[in-house]
Amino acid sequence: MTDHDSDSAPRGPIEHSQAVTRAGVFVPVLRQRNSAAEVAEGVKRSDEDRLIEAEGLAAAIDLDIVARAVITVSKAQPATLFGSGKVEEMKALVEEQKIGLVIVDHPLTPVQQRNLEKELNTKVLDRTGLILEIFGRRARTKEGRLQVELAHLNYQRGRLVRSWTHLERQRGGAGFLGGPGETQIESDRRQLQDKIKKLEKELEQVRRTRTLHRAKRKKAPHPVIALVGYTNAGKSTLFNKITGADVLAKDLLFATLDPTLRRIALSHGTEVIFSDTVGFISDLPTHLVAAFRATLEEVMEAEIVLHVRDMSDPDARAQAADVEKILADLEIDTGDAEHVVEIWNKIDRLDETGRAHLEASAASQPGGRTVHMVSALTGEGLEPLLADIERRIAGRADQVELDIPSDSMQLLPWLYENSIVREREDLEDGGVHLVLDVTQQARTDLQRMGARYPNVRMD
Ligand SMILES: Nc1nc2c(ncn2[C@@H]2O[C@H](COP(=O)(O)OP(=O)(O)OP(=O)(O)O)[C@@H](O)[C@H]2O)c(=O)[nH]1
Repeated sequence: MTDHDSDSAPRGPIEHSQAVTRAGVFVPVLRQRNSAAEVAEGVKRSDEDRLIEAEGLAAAIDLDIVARAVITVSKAQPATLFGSGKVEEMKALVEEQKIGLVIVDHPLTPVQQRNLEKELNTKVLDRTGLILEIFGRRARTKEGRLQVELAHLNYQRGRLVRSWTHLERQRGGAGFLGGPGETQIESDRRQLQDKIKKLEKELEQVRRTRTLHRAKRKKAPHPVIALVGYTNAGKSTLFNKITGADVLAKDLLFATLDPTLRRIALSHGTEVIFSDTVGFISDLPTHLVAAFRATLEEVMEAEIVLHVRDMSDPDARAQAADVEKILADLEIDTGDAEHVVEIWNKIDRLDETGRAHLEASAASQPGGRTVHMVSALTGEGLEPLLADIERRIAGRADQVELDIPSDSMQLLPWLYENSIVREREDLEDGGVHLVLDVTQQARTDLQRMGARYPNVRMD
């Protein structure tokens, strides 16, 4: 499948033409939001970091960025966000550079967006609009596409309701579609509403199927290891390296939108399922988080969560804070050192001083948090990581020993399906001796089945 699945992608605010759009990226800085102290502590991004990230986002949909600027906003204007002087400057730049799309890395109200479009005489997208646009191009599975389309419609609905009220008044409330007295906006809103309902139904169906698959998988004893992290942290690269899969790993933001699952056997035979998920990003609009909640269920139910971080990014700390916030929304306790493991990735990019610095801080993590320093690219550090995962999982399973006489061999397929067979000894009398790792559930099931297999002995 190609990366640009524009036929099936939901229709976004930008026309999907072959020509690359010339774009300007503007980062408004509302002075009261970013105190110098917060930036210095690495909790808030610096203005330049925000600009670099916004450009990265814009590049994710192949825009040709011909202008970039951080714009100080001392007082947010309800009509245009920026003050009139700034808007004039932007307008000059748009004309001079023949800019076809202006990206404002900040939420814009529908009114602000429309006014800016009028003043600048070009298309304007805010951060949410841009992220939706990227998501629309990246979603590959049916569920992913439906989720994005739904988020898009909800976004449009918000704009429609508020921004069209004045049009409604201009038209004197006369309706040309629908029943008597119905206004254009009501009919548009209703159409959107119908579409949303239809999509929700479709999505529900797709999810039911997936839940069934998951329920089936849950019966199997394979624990799920979920990779999470800020967009571009290297999750897919790590996933590919570990599982030998060929998931799209590119310097593209949100290259992975749909969860990808793959089963592998660790070195002592423990089978686990690795799950690669959508990358997180700061200021992810809430309805997008909600849209992806179902996808993130894999993460919520995972045995171990690997938080992958790009430690070569100067913004690594603020990114980690963003990811932890989203994990907290998903009710994942990042303070639980047994459950969440930090993967400090891209160490191949660091010089000796950088590495030494990281090693020191890895050793002094609060709450006994485990850190693995790795390079998903070169494979460095992966062996200890996998050994750690295996140790954690083995530590959680119960081990049982079974003596199965030859008259009870019908039990064997069930055991292979529902437990991890650690050792098997074929006995001379035709029976077998097994050492198994079982989950609590499998142990209970086994005890219940005991009546049918009275000759099986369990220790
Ligand atoms: N030098 C170096 N580059 C890496 C490493 N891991 C990943 N990369 C690069 O970082 C970029 C992003 O990697 P991905 O694996 O696509 O990142 P991701 O976290 O899956 O990204 P999203 O899909 O946006 O969430 C790619 O260009 C990778 O080649 C690493 O250990 N070292």
